[in-house]
Amino acid sequence: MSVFIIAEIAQAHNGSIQKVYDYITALAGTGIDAIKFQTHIAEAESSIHEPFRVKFSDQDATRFDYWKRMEFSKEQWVEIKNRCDQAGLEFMSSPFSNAAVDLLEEIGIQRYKIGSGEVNNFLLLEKIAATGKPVIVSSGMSSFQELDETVAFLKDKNVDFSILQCTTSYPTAPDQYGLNVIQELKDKYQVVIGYSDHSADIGTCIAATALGAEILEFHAVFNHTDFGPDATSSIEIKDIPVMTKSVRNIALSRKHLIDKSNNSQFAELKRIFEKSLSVNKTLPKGHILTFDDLEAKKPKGYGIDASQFETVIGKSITKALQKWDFLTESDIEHE
Ligand SMILES: C=C(OP(=O)(O)O)C(=O)O
Repeated sequence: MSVFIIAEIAQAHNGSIQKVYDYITALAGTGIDAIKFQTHIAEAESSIHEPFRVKFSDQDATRFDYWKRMEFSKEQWVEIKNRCDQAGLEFMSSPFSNAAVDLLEEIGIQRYKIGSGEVNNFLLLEKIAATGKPVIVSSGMSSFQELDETVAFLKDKNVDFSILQCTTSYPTAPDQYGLNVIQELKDKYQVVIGYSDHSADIGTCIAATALGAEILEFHAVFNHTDFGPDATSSIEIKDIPVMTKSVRNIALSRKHLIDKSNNSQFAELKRIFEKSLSVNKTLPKGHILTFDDLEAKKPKGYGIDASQFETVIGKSITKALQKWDFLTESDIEHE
């Protein structure tokens, strides 16, 4: 099992193209596979009636104004993608309109991410399906019933898709992570399942990997105090290398399953780590052994196995023993 790791920038750039470039530079070499953006085209996806999710600044009178400020031109998107390519990271972006799909097609996107809010936007799904590219669908506000419909739609269009367990809550509290859903989604849909994180805790993605997630997406930010709606739900860039290293190790460990039903595999180690019975005091010939006379010493094989201590209790010894002598079968009187 390998894990595809996506760092989500979303709106952490706050509309600054220079900030986007800074993020790409900072994320190169952190162990991730892809940088994800969101492609917003205010007129195509929103209206002045859209409510704010969080009104985090007075800079924008409406959420529409905010989306407008988050837009980049086609030339800027081309440059963003070029810089991702140069950094060795896949450029990804979630479209929030069919117009955004057209834009992303023009700049040569490899695959699509469907944000949780677009799961039942079949107009968008139809548009993306027509590109023939793979799709990652998030499920932050979808019940199984809703996902069933999306899955049926994508299957019908022969789309190569995977699903991310996600909770649309910023930041997500531990009792809402829904890590249990990873296996439930695997069992139900039999496709690649991942985890889209808003917990601001590197442990969550590591745990998701241990539970079988094969795609991870988390929000990346320079600092939790940075501007933006997702800053407090994000992972700080300085912490990402530790997380990606753990994720890779856990993913590797999942490929190499240990078979506890095979006992012989431990024989060599047991020779080193296990113990033989000895006596903990000098004892005269004929002494009747009690529990308090016994000790277990390394290595195994020099006396009666320590695991067999009960067989010698109540038995007399055939010769005098010195303190810390191993206790062997010939030292025990057998009637
Ligand atoms: C909102 C998005 O994703 P998620 O629902 O996984 O947070 C996104 O990809 O833009």
